Amino acid sequence: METEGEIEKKEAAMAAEEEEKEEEEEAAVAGDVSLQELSKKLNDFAKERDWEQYHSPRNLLLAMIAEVGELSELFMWKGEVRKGLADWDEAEKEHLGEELSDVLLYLIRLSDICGVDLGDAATRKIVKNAVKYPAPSKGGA
Ligand SMILES: Nc1ccn([C@H]2C[C@H](O)[C@@H](COP(=O)(O)OP(=O)(O)OP(=O)(O)O)O2)c(=O)n1
Repeated sequence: METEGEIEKKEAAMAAEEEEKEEEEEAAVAGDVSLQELSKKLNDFAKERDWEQYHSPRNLLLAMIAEVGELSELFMWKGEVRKGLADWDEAEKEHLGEELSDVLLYLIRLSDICGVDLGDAATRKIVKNAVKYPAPSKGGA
């Protein structure tokens, strides 16, 4: 017969397994997640760990630059890399996805902490770019 402690342990393990499964399912359908959703997840992540104290604009900027360095390492000394990364193995591609994500996540967090709505700012910037560089079909060079 199981003791109360053993039952509690089993229940905790089952709950952790369930939570992990939910997270995996969430990740599987998260391909078109919004910047705002990611921003909220990052906020929750920092709050749960009491890391908000470290997430100052300067720290986040430096962390993002460090991740850009890690991203650059993947391309370093490789010569030209072909579009679609046909020569890379799956592990390298997965690593690339992780480093790109780290850069994106710190960028989103930095924007949030600075009070910038990144989705809105980026959309406006695309419009501004189009005015500055009109397409030939629209009278540009
Ligand atoms: N103070 C911190 C530390 C980490 N992260 C989050 C954001 C990044 O997505 C990721 C970065 O984690 P690491 O610093 O462990 O960096 P890597 O995942 O790149 O690990 P490593 O540098 O060992 O390759 O974790 C965060 O939000 N705030």
